[in-house]
Amino acid sequence: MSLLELNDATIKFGGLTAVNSVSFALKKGDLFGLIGPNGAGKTTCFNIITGVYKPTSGEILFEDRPITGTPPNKIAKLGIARTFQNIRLFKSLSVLENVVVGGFLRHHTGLFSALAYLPPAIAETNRLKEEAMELLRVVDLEHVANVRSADLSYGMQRRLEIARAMATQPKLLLLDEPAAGMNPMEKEELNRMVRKIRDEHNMTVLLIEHDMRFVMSLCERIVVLDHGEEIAQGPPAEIRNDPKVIAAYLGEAV
Ligand SMILES: Nc1ncnc2c1ncn2[C@@H]1O[C@H](COP(=O)(O)OP(=O)(O)OP(=O)(O)O)[C@@H](O)[C@H]1O
Repeated sequence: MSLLELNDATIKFGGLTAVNSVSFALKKGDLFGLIGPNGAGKTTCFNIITGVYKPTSGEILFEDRPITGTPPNKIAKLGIARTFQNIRLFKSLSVLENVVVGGFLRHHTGLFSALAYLPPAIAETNRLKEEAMELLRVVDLEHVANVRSADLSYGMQRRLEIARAMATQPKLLLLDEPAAGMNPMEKEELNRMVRKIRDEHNMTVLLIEHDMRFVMSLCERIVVLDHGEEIAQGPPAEIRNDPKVIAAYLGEAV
């Protein structure tokens, strides 16, 4: 059984076909990469999967059920969470609060009653805070839990976005360029974190990334897009030697 399946997913914006008949499938526990040059259609695929855009044609299945055209909030509840290419944190909230807000998405208590400290919300808020601290440990940010998120380094903000997405307890985590702006040491650390998220938190990961060393060392399968078309799919060893991929994207074998 596939966790996620795209079958001939296509989306057109006016005259531009941003994603053209793309098909791939993730099994539970996969670490799956989506790569390709700028404008290849990678983020648009994320937007189709998460319900931001409805594909012009084709089908998206999650746990074998069609989710094509389902609104983003419902898709989040089904168990798909994402981070964004441009970091979207609540800048004036603390690191811990950012993750707690993520947790509220899957709880009954309204965010308003929680922020207003209404009695039924207090117990739940405390529980969410504990869970959030656990997640901050996973991304190595527990020591800055009370710092304003805007004051974190870029690499730390990226890791915080991952923790916030994890707070919804998704089955599938979509990471849009998680290593962007990180130095080599931070990237190595991120590599270990993503593996841990898969191995210890049982999440399946689909990520977009331009850093080929990072993708090739982390992902077990990779799909390559170019101008909205899928040009290759396979394990890293095959992808890095695929002549079509080298011509379109890599320039030379990596
Ligand atoms: N809402 C939209 N309206 C019109 N065109 C769009 C829209 N969203 C994306 N596109 C176009 O679709 C194409 C694919 O864009 P997309 O952002 O998916 O590429 P990408 O592979 O993620 O690129 P990058 O690596 O630069 O982030 C681009 O030509 C882009 O301009």
